[in-house]
Amino acid sequence: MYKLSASILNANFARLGDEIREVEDLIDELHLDVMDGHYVDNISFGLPVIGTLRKEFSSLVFDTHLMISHPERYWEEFIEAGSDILVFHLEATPKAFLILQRIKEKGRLAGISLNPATDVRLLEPVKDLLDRVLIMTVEPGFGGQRFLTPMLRKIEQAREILGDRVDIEVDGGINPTTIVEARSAGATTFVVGSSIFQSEDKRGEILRLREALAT
Ligand SMILES: O=C(CO)[C@@H](O)[C@H](O)COP(=O)(O)O
Ligand SMILES: [Fe+2]
Repeated sequence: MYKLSASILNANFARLGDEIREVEDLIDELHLDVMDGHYVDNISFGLPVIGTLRKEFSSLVFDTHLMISHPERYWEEFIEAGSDILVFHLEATPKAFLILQRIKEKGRLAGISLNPATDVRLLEPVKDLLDRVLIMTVEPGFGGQRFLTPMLRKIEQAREILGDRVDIEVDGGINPTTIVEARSAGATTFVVGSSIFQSEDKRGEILRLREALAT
């Protein structure tokens, strides 16, 4: 029932395929952080990288996290590149309702992400269209930041508003300690970046995360 979504943002891009292959059988999803240098102060990677990875890893679930302005212009290309789940930021568009509808018409899972300062009650009007909500537990833009503990209350509020149907994903600063806190607050999908890809023992770290979830 709990899912681990491994973020490649802090992986070694010079050997990205090998890094993913090393953990492929132990993860539930691959988390792809797309940053445009406008919505967030960082530029990561985009369509060609996701399209190329899709050809190489045909059976992995691709969880694409769009940290870009104007997701209403680009969402379809990210579906065509191979995203199974497409999450965009509510703060980045006035057309969230429409984008969610369109993603779902394409038969993919749709989600909205919220920055730490964004009120979770803003989800109310679109809640019936949501498969997933991504609660940022750091400011979006960079991997390797510390988990913001006040977000635990926000996860609880999201669960109160959304009920049990919607998957609540947490993203930022997740490690074997914070994963337990986020789970207790109601999260069901856990993005883990540096804790896995900066580790000397990636597979061991995933097992530690799973053990923590089982406690
Ligand atoms: O979306 C983001 C950052 O904006 C994340 O997906 C991070 O890449 C997660 O990395 P760690 O905090 O686990 O290092
Ligand atoms: Fe992310």
